Amino acid sequence: MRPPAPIPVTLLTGFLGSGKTTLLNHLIRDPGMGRVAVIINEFGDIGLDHDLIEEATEEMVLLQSGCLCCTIRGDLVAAMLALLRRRDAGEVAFDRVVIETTGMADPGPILHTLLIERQLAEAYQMDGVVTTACAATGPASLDAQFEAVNQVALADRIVLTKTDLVTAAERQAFEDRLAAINPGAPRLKAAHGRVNPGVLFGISGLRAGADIDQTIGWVNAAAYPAQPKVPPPFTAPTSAPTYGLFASPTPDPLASLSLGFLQPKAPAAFNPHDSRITSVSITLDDPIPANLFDMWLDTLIAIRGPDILRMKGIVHVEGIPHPFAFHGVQHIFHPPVSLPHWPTGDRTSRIVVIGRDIPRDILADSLAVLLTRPASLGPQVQTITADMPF
Ligand SMILES: Nc1nc2c(ncn2[C@@H]2O[C@H](COP(=O)(O)OP(=O)(O)OP(=O)(O)O)[C@@H](O)[C@H]2O)c(=O)[nH]1
Repeated sequence: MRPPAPIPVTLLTGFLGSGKTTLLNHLIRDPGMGRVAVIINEFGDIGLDHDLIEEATEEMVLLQSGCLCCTIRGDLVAAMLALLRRRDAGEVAFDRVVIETTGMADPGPILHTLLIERQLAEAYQMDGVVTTACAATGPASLDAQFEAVNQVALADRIVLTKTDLVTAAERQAFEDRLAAINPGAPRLKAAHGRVNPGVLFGISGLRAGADIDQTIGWVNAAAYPAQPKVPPPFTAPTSAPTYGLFASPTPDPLASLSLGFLQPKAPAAFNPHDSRITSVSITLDDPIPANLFDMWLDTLIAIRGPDILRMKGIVHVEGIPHPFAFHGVQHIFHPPVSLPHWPTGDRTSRIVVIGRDIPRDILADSLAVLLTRPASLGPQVQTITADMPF
């Protein structure tokens, strides 16, 4: 019988030849890793990774003939459901799943699939994105391929590989560049794949049993450039746009949060460069009015949805005793997870947003809206209109 806790899923990504398979080989031999099912995606004829996985895991599934992030997302769903059925039938046993992407994959659409496929979302939970970054070829990959930049930007952990092939100065320059793209992801060095699994797994702030330090570390808001101290002027109400907000009270206090239901606009034009990635954070000492939070999020997603690579947060909402944790990719969000055991003295909200092609000051201004307390946003307001600074 399937245990009630969702099965953690790790997305292992990283550019071509950056050391994903080498890392995975090391990890699956480590007793600390537990029982793991591995799903490997590689392009049909040239794929060799599955032959390079040295030791049989409980289960290994090979997905060929396309890329998980574009053509065979349905295959991923089918493979993960098949794993569940076989586990329920007692044919295989595993406690976690690792999906190794192709080197050219954009992790965003794969995260989408895990979030929006209802059957997957019930049984599995994203634990984190682990990205290998090769110190030798990584700088050129970042220059040439925006997928490589995306892989770094979406990472929860960055594993720096092949540092033995570069000088200390080159390594430092590369690390500085990685930190500029993704300041919130801790970086670890792996010599030929050797790294402690404990630092790569069990890292989601949404997982059952995460303590306060782990959840705060997962958001890691302190690592990001902060929003301006003085919030921008708030202009409201005006005629458009209009967003429906804050339905009538329900037994679940989080159920009234829309977490961004509006449709995004078309994606921005392709233009490879890592300076296209911006990230900002905000910490708020006071709880946020629910309708202000909804308005901010709905507006940000409606206007910039396709360019929001990732968002994470711990949010205290007025009138709700406990905070909730959430994360999203573009306009798709994991259901908010209430944190009932949060210390009562800590009412600080922490939110980070990683965007693409959004100027940093605009992203920061959008977050600073959360510092405002406009009189028009009374607790009984059902629908509001506003101009937002982004
Ligand atoms: N010198 C050195 N070589 C390494 C290190 N880690 C991995 N390699 C080598 O780099 C090469 C590519 O490693 P893989 O693990 O196959 O890389 P990958 O990301 O799975 O490759 P693709 O699946 O083709 O994208 C292999 O020959 C590895 O032995 C390291 O720390 N130092």
